[in-house]
Amino acid sequence: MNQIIIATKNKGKANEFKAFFSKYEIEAVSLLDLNKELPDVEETGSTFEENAALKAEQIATLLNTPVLADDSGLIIDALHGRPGLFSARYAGEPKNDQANIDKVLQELKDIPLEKRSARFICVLAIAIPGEDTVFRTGFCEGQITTVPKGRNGFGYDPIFIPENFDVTMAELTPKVKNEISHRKNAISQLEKWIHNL
Ligand SMILES: O=c1nc[nH]c2c1ncn2[C@H]1C[C@H](O)[C@@H](COP(=O)(O)OP(=O)(O)OP(=O)(O)O)O1
Ligand SMILES: [Mg+2]
Repeated sequence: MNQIIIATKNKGKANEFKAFFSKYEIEAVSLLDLNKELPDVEETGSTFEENAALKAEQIATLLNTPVLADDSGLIIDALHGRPGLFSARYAGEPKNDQANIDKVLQELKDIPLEKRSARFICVLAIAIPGEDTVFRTGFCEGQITTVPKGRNGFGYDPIFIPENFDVTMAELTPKVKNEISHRKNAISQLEKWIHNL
């Protein structure tokens, strides 16, 4: 079976990539699966593209093989786009999903439901040694709830209601999330590239 390395240490993301790529009979191998000590890539970029490229290119160089990376986040209109690029560590170090959710809900406490519009963004970077890095972007529109609900998914899923649904992303099955998510919308643009793997 063909393989693709995914430069992530996030288990939730890794599982979603495994599901997407299994449809193409490709095994998505995350950094959590490799029995290799790899350095943590510092996400020092000022855009999602820069951070996705840092992750993909550094790991591709170290392993000398094609690598896909995902830099993603939650953009909330009432917070002028925050947490945005800083989604993973919004409530500080070490990164903690529950603390991030609590901080967002606290900041939105006086904002009515109709003004809680938000979107997830996913920027994928594919680094192939000796070639230019390729980028694809996907979005998922929605709204931030007042009370966290659901146990599926990861990150901000318990407080994000996707457009055209009345439950949170964490209440959806992984199958349904993977049909509508920002990550799916980015990956769908890569089909041609995936077929050449
Ligand atoms: O589908 C999602 N459902 C809920 N939350 C999500 C999602 N997608 C991104 N997010 C949020 C949470 C994560 O903390 C941050 C990404 O930060 P980001 O640096 O790209 O990922 P990360 O540090 O968790 O793993 P890694 O860099 O090893 O891939 O945005
Ligand atoms: Mg990260």
